[in-house]
Amino acid sequence: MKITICAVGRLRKGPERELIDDYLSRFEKTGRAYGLGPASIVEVEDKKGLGQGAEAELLARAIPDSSVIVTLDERGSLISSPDFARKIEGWRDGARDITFVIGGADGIEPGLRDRAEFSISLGKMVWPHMLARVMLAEQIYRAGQIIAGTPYHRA
Ligand SMILES: C[S@@+](CC[C@H](N)C(=O)[O-])C[C@H]1O[C@@H](n2cnc3c(N)ncnc32)[C@H](O)[C@@H]1O
Repeated sequence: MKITICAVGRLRKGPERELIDDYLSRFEKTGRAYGLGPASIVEVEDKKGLGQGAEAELLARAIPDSSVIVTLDERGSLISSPDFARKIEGWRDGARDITFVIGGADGIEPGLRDRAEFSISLGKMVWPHMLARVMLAEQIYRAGQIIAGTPYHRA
């Protein structure tokens, strides 16, 4: 079951990228035996600075066909890590790939938001999109650990 994070903006080498790469590669290692992964990031860049609509077109093109679209949005659902793990398990059991979408400075265009099957909030505060990527990568890793039954997640 493929997991893709489609995100606006290029993340240069640095601590955020290292964390994301580390969480996603650890997720793939644990997840393989449970039908989870591979996990990758697709970055899109609105080079002409045309804004939310142009970003939405680039994101829509990068979203793999027939995958479940899950937006990251401060207005989304607040769910616990175990519930997030159960959702991932459910999509895996339904043979669905998952695409997480992270917007740019102006957020995700409403038309693309409407296409999402689910939307996750990382809290009511707004985070920089680079940090939202790190937090999502950690939660994907944590979900893998919960599904594998390791002691990483402690409620
Ligand atoms: C700087 S934020 C954009 C905020 C924008 N004002 C909006 O209306 O969405 C960039 C991206 O980071 C992600 N993000 C930031 N804070 C978030 C939160 N609390 N929950 C979920 N995603 C968040 C979202 O994908 C958002 O599109």
